[in-house]
Amino acid sequence: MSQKVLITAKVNPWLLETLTAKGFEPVYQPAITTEEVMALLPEITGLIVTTRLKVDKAMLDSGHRLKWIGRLGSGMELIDVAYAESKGITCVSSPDGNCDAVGEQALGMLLCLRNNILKSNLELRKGIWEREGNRGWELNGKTVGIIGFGHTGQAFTKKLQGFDVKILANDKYKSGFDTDVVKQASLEEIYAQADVVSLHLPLTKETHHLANTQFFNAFAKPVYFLNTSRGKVVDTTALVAALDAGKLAGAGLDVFENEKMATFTPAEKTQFDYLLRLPNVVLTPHIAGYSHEASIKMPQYVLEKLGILPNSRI
Ligand SMILES: O=C(O)[C@H](O)COP(=O)(O)O
Repeated sequence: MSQKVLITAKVNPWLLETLTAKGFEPVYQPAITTEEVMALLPEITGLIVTTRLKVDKAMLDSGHRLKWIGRLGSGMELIDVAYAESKGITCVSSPDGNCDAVGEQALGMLLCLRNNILKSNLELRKGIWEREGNRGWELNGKTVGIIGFGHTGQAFTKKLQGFDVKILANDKYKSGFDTDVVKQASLEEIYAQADVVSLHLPLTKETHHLANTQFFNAFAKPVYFLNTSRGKVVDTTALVAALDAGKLAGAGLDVFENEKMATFTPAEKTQFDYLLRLPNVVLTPHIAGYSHEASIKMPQYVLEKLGILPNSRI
């Protein structure tokens, strides 16, 4: 009997074809609900997930034959990995599959902000030809602070090469990564020197609301603030206040505390509408990692880590 792999999100057809070629039976249910997953799970060997669904203890308990979970993406906050592993279920993620896309998006938002591309474009659409009010700032010679030096922090660093910036990176759990390109730094050094700060952190109890009022007040000068990691790492109320007070030069946000617009509370709607009105804020709907290339690299790396495909990187 072929082993069934339940795919719970929209994926590149490459994954379905590859699983079939490797003798698996893909069960493709991109709109599946939690209840439906739990009903199907007893006959499933492999589970492919994104942030669409929470993989908690109850779900894992229904996976009697479940051998592995493949996360198409980086963040593992919705999977109870410790419990899965205690049941002998292997969990793999694929931050290496979408980090280039995220690094490019962080750079794109930064360039967009520093040269008033969004603002001047919106003005032109209204027939306003404004040059002086849109005079930009060069990245050349500036200091970029990177908080979190995992896959996406490193990818952003790579994309910044060629801009002649000084890069300071902070990672609570890493050391010894000083190179000619990047200098390992304390948060205090970043606060004191940065012109740009970019978050590349997973969402954990420790990082929740790490960017709060104290954080925004700590910078010596108004920085451009980028977040392509997780919305809940930022206290949105503090962010809005910092923008309002001119403590930030601008913000590029791909992620938000609540990403389901239909469920916004009145306060969340007010904050979001305020951000939308600011010309020095660029917002995107959590698409930083959503490149066509990532849609193949993520499942490819997941299958490689599970030993279903040979490792293409050695
Ligand atoms: O964690 C990630 O890799 C990205 O945020 C994308 O996750 P998602 O597409 O599963 O929401």
